[in-house]
Amino acid sequence: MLQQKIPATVITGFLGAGKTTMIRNLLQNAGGKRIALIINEFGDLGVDGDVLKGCGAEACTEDDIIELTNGCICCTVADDFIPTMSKLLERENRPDHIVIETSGLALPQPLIAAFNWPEIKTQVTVDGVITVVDSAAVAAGRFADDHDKVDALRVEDDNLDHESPLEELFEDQLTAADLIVLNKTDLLDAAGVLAVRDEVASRIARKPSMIEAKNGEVAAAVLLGLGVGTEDDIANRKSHHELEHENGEEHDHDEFDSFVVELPAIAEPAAFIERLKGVIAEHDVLRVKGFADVPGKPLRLLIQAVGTRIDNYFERAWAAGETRGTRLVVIGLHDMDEQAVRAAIAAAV
Ligand SMILES: Nc1nc2c(ncn2[C@@H]2O[C@H](COP(=O)(O)OP(=O)(O)OP(=O)(O)O)[C@@H](O)[C@H]2O)c(=O)[nH]1
Repeated sequence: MLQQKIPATVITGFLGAGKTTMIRNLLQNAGGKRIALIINEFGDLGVDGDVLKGCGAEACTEDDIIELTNGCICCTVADDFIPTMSKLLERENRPDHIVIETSGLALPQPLIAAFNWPEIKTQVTVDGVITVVDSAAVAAGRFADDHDKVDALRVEDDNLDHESPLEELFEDQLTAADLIVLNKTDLLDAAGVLAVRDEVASRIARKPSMIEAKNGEVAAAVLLGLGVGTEDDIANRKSHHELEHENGEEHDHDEFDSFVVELPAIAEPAAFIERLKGVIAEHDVLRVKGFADVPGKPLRLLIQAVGTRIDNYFERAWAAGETRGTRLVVIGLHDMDEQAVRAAIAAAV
């Protein structure tokens, strides 16, 4: 019997844009669809997986959530993604839809190209690529702020053929999009949102639709069912890297670095968060996420920093057999001084 191809939606966007938040909302409003979720995270604490498993949505049970943790999905397509998809497709109870969350540092292009591999192409099609944008970060010039610095470096170093790594990745993720979600509009006024729209549009030659959102609240019917078949159009969405290295050099993530900090219990979370903000600003840390043990509290404290904007809330009870502890993933550019950041965060406790 000829089976219909399963649609797969790829959700991408820079670190902290709101991908996990949007997917959580989607799972809770999936309208009876059974969704399998593949999550890829940079940094090895599995925070996104935890957040999504904890959402208890019927559309996607814990068994339907698969975490790919061996690095960014764009670099582990053959070793990780293809075998995972093959296994998923062999299941008796196949999902109605597959949702893939890339890491915030992943290039979507190699992942989408993988849908043209014979063993995948016959069974799955890319319903659409959705790129989530942190509108507040764009408005703050996060992806455009160091032209001068990069130009100066380029003069010094002939081998430097990149724009700023943030800017390049931001544009590559936009270039891959069938739909762009301008998220975090709650942090801007109407004129600010319009300016972000213009800025985003100016970064890409293609003109995918753009919608605005707060807390990733977008109807499932808008996100799922785009019906594009993006794998057939991937040649028109080349990344900077592909354009520069048509001879097929490997892409890597040398420009970014991540490490995990283990800390003692945090007795005064508010003061810790305030001091953490200072550390992030001083060392230009891009993203911090993880959880903290607050003495006397039955729940663990989730900490989410995107630049110096830090959210924290008591998320869930420590599970039976789980050791209480404080662990944070820190992500920054590769020239971030790891030892200094570790010391400063430890001193902030
Ligand atoms: N103010 C505001 N905060 C948001 C919005 N959407 C998400 N956030 C917060 O932004 C932080 C990052 O959100 P995530 O959904 O984890 O972002 P992500 O894109 O999955 O992050 P990575 O997986 O690290 O790339 C969290 O603290 C969210 O609560 C929004 O629309 N407005």
